[in-house]
Amino acid sequence: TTIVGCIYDGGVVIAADTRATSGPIVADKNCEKLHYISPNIWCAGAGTAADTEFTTAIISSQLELHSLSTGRKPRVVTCMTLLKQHLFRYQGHIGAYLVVAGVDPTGTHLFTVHAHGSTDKLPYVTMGSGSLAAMSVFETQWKSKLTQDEAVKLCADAIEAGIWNDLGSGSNVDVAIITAEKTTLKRNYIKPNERTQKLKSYAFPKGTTAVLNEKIIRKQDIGNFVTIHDL
Ligand SMILES: CCOc1ccc(-c2cc(C(=O)Nc3ccc(S(=O)(=O)NC(C)=O)cc3)c3ccccc3n2)cc1
Repeated sequence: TTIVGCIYDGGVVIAADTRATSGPIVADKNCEKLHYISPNIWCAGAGTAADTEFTTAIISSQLELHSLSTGRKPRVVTCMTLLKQHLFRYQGHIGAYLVVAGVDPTGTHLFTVHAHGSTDKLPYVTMGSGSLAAMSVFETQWKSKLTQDEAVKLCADAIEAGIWNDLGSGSNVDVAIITAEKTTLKRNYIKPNERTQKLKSYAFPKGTTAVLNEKIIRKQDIGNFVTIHDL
C-alpha cells in the first residue's frame, strides 16, 4: 500500500493506490483505501484492510455523535485524537496506519496516526509499504504555496512511485480533494495499468485435448427422481 497526503493553498489532498494483497497474492486490483469520516474529513488507510475500514467507520460514528452533541462541525484534531486513543488502547494489534486530512473552522490539517497510537502533524506525509518511494517524490518536488492542481499532481506522482517501485502497491490512483466548500473524490483518477487487447488469441484450437471416450445420457433415459416427501 502507498498512501499520501499534502496540504496546499486552500485545502488538502490525499491519495492512495488500489492494490490489496494477501502475502504475495494480489487479492483485489481495485480496492478503496480512501475512507469517509465526515463531509470535511477523509482518511487514507494502510495496513490490515478490515482494521482500517472498521476503525475509520467507528471513529466516523463517534465524531458524528460528538458533532451532534456540541452542535459544531467536527474538527480534524478531534478525529485524530479519537483514532490515536482507540489504536493505543489496542497496543498496535489493530493494524491501521492512517493519513487523516480535512478542513474545519480552525483551518486545514493533515495528520498521520500509526497502529501503536503515535501521531504526526505535517504539510505532507506518506505511509504504507510504498511510503519510501512516495516520500522520495515529496522530498524532491514539494514546495510551499502549492496550487490545487500542483498538489493533486504531486500526490498522484507520489502514489505512482509506489505503484511502480513497491510490489505491495499497484493498479490505480484514487484521489480526494478537501476544501472548506466541498470534498471531491476522484475514484481511479489515474489508471496506468489497464489491460490492453491481447496481441494474439490464446484460445486452444478444438482437438487440443484428446477425447478418450464419450458417454451420452439422454434425459428420457434418466428414471423419474423420487423426492423424499413423496415416500
Ligand atoms: C513499536 C512499533 O514501532 C513502529 C514504528 C514505526 C512504524 C512505522 C510504520 C510505517 C508504515 O506505514 N508501515 C506500514 C507498512 C506496510 C503497510 S501495508 O499496508 O502496505 N502492508 C501490510 C502487510 O500492512 C502498512 C503500514 C511508517 C510509514 C512511514 C513513516 C514511518 C512509519 N513508521 C511502525 C511501527
